[in-house]
Amino acid sequence: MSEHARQIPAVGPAGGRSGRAEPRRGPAGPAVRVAVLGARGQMGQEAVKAVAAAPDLELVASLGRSDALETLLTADAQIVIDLTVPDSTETNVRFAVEHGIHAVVGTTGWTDEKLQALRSLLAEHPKTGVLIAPNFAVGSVLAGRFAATAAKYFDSVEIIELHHPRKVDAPSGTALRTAQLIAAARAEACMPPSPDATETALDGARGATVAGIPVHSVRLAGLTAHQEVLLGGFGEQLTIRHDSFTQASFMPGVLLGVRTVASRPGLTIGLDGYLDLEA
Ligand SMILES: NC(=O)C1=CN([C@@H]2O[C@H](COP(=O)(O)OP(=O)(O)OC[C@H]3O[C@@H](n4cnc5c(N)ncnc54)[C@H](OP(=O)(O)O)[C@@H]3O)[C@@H](O)[C@H]2O)C=CC1
Ligand SMILES: O=C(O)C1=N[C@H](C(=O)O)C[C@H](O)C1
Repeated sequence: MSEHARQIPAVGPAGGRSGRAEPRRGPAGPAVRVAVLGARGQMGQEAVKAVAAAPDLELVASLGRSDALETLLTADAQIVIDLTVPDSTETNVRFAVEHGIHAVVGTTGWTDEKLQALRSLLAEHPKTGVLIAPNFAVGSVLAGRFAATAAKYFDSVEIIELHHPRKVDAPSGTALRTAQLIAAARAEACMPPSPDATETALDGARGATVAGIPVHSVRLAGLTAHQEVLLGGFGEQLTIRHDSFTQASFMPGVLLGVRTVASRPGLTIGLDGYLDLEA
């Protein structure tokens, strides 16, 4: 299966490798066979529900930390949704690509080096698609776009991301992506990073610097996933804020990813690439 991506909507012989007698049928043909990795996590549980409720999709496997990736093969999965942890996502996605399984990835932790290695692997599997989406919420994707558009009109830009205290990484993947988009927009406009004359007496007092943009991470009980981009200019401030109040807010984006990834071979970063957005 290495050089052939799993064809969609065809599902192979009846029952596939899973031994099912009757493959589920969606409104427009056989349902697409989807597996969820990290299925018992906050996001994974929502994804399991969303896939199970979608008439055109069939949930064929729900894997946790101790389950073998080979289960994806016995379940004959065509698409895997990875919602695990930064330490495991690269291994999971590489396994999927090597077996022609398309991947929709929400997990954070994809460094430039890991992305480059994945691009090289995908070059050997040219029919397989991978979406890595730092944030599946449509409002968050739009907020990132708006921030990048606004960035060149203001002297100062800082990002505050606020999350639930169980989050294992900082800064958030969304904040990293937003900072990169803002920095690229400012570089294109030949603008310097935010001006700052402050000398800090304590490390971290000004947050972390990502592509020249200060990023501050808050972890607070009661929160879900939130971000503010503060843009400061002469006598004015623009604040672009997005709030996800529940993990369910990410599911329309996850399903869009699942329904689109097979038609987009190679690596796509950001759900923006799948949305019909004005330039
Ligand atoms: N792109 C987006 O829109 C969003 C992305 N995220 C990201 O998604 C990831 C998951 O978030 P969240 O659900 O909140 O985290 P959780 O900690 O709730 O869930 C992570 C799950 O991954 C499981 N896991 C760990 N290692 C493996 C492995 N090797 N194989 C399979 N499963 C594994 C864990 O199992 P166990 O319970 O046994 O430890 C756990 O159930 C994070 O990186 C987060 O930042 C979150 C929200 C939105
Ligand atoms: O861990 C989370 O909760 C989230 N993780 C993603 C990130 O790091 O940006 C997306 C969203 O912010 C929720």
